[in-house]
Amino acid sequence: MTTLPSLAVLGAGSMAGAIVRGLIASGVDPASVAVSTRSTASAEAWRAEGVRAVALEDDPDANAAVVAGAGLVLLGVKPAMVPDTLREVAGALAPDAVVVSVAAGVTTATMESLVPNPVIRSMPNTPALVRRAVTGVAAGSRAGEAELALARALFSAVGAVVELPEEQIDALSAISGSGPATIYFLVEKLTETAERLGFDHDDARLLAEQTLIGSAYLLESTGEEPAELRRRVTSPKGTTERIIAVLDEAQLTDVFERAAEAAIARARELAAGA
Ligand SMILES: NC(=O)C1=CN([C@@H]2O[C@H](COP(=O)(O)OP(=O)(O)OC[C@H]3O[C@@H](n4cnc5c(N)ncnc54)[C@H](OP(=O)(O)O)[C@@H]3O)[C@@H](O)[C@H]2O)C=CC1
Ligand SMILES: O=C(O)[C@@H]1CCC=N1
Repeated sequence: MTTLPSLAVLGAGSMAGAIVRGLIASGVDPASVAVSTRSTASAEAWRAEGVRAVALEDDPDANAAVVAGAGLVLLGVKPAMVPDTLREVAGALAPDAVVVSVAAGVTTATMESLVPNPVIRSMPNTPALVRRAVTGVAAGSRAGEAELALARALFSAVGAVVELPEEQIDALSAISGSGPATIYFLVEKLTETAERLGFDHDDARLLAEQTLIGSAYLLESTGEEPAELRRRVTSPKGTTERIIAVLDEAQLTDVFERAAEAAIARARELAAGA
């Protein structure tokens, strides 16, 4: 397995923070990671976990300070902040440091126009926190097999990795980057349904959440197709058959496709700096 070089993380919130915590859970030494944050409070929280952290509130050069000496730089700021953040660090990056962005929309071409380094665009998801992410990885024009291997090593420490051409990364983002939100939304809706059927909130949550978790474990542990596991629940002339018939009328694939197209359109807006 490729050993990770020293890691700098520019912006460590929900997404990059989940990756850092997942890496630490995988055995990475927190002291080998340096993060920058906007606020002092966030930097203090990281320091309490043993991570080196500098806040822009305390040091306006925090981003340049944390990339000094790093071999791998994870860019975890919001898409609109990527250009300014790269400009801030361009002069401080080691020439062979690999820059890996998690930002939605922002292209490798944009990043390559701002720093001379090899860049890789990725789209992870928040289950990285518990090392169960799935991450899409696309190489920029300066990134070769060695740089891709580094990105694979980074993300495979926190879950599964899919390599893909950059043209597909917005679509992957619509399915798996945003996917946890889709799944939690379904759990919320199933919980609300249970409440309408007379359960109090706690029981409604328990029914919805444990059904999701148990079903996910079953899917993983049996390796069966979801359609087969569904068939095993759906007794001929039984009750589930009626549920599936109603859900089928809702044309959920069309609904999910429309939702994904909306996300892809937004990614294109973000790419254009909107
Ligand atoms: N959330 C998700 O599920 C996913 C997000 N992404 C991508 O991850 C990126 C970050 O999103 P998310 O984690 O949700 O956002 P958050 O707001 O949770 O995190 C942003 C982080 O950036 C820090 N920050 C803000 N300004 C600066 C700056 N100028 N320099 C350095 N750090 C800064 C913030 O500091 P402070 O903590 O002090 O506020 C915070 O730690 C986005 O580009 C998004 O597209 C990709 C996949 C999934
Ligand atoms: O909502 C967003 O823009 C980011 C990218 C994928 C998940 N969260």
